[in-house]
Amino acid sequence: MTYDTLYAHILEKESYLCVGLDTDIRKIPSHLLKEKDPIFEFNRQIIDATLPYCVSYKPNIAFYEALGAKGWESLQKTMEYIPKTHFTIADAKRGDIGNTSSLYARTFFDPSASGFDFDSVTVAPYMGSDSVLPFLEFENKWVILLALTSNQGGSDFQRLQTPEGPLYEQVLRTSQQWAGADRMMYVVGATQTQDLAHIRTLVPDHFLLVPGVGAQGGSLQEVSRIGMTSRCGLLINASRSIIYASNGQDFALRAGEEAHKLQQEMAQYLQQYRGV
Ligand SMILES: O=C(O)c1cc(=O)[nH]c(=O)n1[C@@H]1O[C@H](COP(=O)(O)O)[C@@H](O)[C@H]1O
Repeated sequence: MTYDTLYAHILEKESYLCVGLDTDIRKIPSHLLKEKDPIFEFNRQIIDATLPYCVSYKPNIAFYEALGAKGWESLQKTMEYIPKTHFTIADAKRGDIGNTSSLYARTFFDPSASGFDFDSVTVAPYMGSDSVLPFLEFENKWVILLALTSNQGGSDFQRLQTPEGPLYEQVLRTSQQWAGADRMMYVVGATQTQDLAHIRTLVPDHFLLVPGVGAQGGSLQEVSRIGMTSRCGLLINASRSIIYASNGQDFALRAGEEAHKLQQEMAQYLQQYRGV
């Protein structure tokens, strides 16, 4: 999916919501456990309920890998179920020597090899250019590079001072030599709003994937006020606060309601902050 298409979907839906499919077999409603594929059944109903309110889905690969071959199968079926109108993110946080990264890239981007055809994958920048470039060899596919993550431990390395500023700033500067705003996004946690204005000066046009709203306590309004560009430039992820809004028979209905609430707020912020 191109930048323009993603932006068009954001305007059409009045939403920049990404629903995180962090589907944990230990947390889904017990009545689903009798299904042949409980994980897929859960995702299918969550997707049906949230589709009108979001522009993106982000399955976190850990939740599927942890179940072995069956988990990969549930992920495959989920990906086939998500309509092409929605931007898909393989949250895998990959990155290795070039030779190995090219196989990770095939895993998520080459349907003839793996069956998967994600729009993007999250990548850790730590191993540098040759660990990231193989993901960019696939046309129209995106790298979402970890910059300043939402967790406390993110400060252990990302905020370490270098002569040119904190390490995460170096990630933002150097990686712009690898790809532009049409192929690269950055992860900035919703818990990091104190640095968001500064981050915007370094990457004024890029989309930011912002997780940490909801269960981690980040503020949707603050992120939107500080981080929104004239073409939105934000994908805001919420996982647990949507998909586990209820663990009863009404789980999908409640997930839809949570997503709708966020979408309504987003519609207002798109009016209020875009182009400010
Ligand atoms: O790359 C991510 O998506 C990510 C980066 C980050 O800094 N913080 C973060 O929480 N995430 C992911 O975003 C999701 C957040 O989930 P909730 O806290 O349940 O909304 C999880 O899948 C995390 O793995």
